[in-house]
Amino acid sequence: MSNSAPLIVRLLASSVSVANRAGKIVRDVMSKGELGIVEKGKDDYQTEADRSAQKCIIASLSAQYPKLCIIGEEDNPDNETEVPSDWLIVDADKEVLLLNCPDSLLGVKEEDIVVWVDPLDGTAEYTQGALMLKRNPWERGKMYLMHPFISMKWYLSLLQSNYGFLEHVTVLIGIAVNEKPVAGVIHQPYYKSIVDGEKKLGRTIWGLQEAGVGGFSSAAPPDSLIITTTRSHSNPLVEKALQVMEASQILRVGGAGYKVLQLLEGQASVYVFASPGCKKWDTCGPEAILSAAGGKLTDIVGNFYKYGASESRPNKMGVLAAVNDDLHKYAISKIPQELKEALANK
Ligand SMILES: Nc1ncnc2c1ncn2[C@@H]1O[C@H](COP(=O)(O)O)[C@@H](OP(=O)(O)O)[C@H]1O
Ligand SMILES: [Mg+2]
Repeated sequence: MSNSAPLIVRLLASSVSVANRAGKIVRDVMSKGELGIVEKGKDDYQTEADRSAQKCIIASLSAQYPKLCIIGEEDNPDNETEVPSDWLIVDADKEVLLLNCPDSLLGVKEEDIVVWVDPLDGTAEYTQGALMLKRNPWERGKMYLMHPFISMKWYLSLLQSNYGFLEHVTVLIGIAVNEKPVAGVIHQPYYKSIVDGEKKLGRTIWGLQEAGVGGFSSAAPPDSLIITTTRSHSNPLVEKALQVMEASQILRVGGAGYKVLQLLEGQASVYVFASPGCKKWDTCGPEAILSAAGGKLTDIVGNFYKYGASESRPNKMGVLAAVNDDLHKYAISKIPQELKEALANK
């Protein structure tokens, strides 16, 4: 790796390579078919893929940058067993290494950085996607009966989609300096494309403040207001916030990373989630990329979240993100006072 690049640029380039490897782990666990689902709390699950991908990311980054503070979603990803050597990634993305580091980040030291890791964003969609990969209807039925949290309504909607919701799954790495997200990675393990005539699975999107974004084709926002929101964690507050936006369309998809991707690619213009379930690892990486692309991510009142190591993990006041300042202002202006108070009192 080029050691001459500034620390933030090197760390982002390493994060891109590590996220690619973590994405392969996520696919491999799915192919083996043993997801090892553990219930962490209400509507909150963890799989073998979450645990292994986090081990790969933390072990790889901390081996190269030992003074970093790295905070991952999974508290206890089994520190007893050794990390397989092919999970220890030392490569760095060559295109990212060439980025111009903004002056304000040139002097940053490892001790100044907090890295927030969500090894598998969209766990609900991942576990439901597993059902769809079972081609044999008998196997699929058996898996449905054994699944801990899938309702008949969801199962039927899954049968109607041809690939489940695996495209919603992402690996997220966010890099914060002075409590602010400055760089990030969203890796999408199940994104399908054709490269040089060959089918390719997976892509990695990145962004660095004042330097740029890459890994996707950006597109202008839709002409009418299209909102993206949760498909698996809705509640009356979330629905109230959606109702007041007067949107032409509401997309219900999984994962904070995927929703921000929809903003970046012009499929939606605003992401609204008026509920406390999202955490700092869900938003740090996506926020960094979105703001590097000219967008904005805050709570539903319009305040930025802080990403220092001692900050509480939950994004208590929800998430409101938009592709530009005007749409962000519009969405904030629509949130009624009672809703803000209801969330503050939760
Ligand atoms: N009520 C809730 N309980 C637990 N996690 C929640 C939640 N609401 C949102 N989240 C988390 O926020 C992320 C985005 O949620 P959603 O897909 O509903 O928009 C998901 O991350 P994970 O999939 O990494 O756990 C999800 O678990
Ligand atoms: Mg998440």
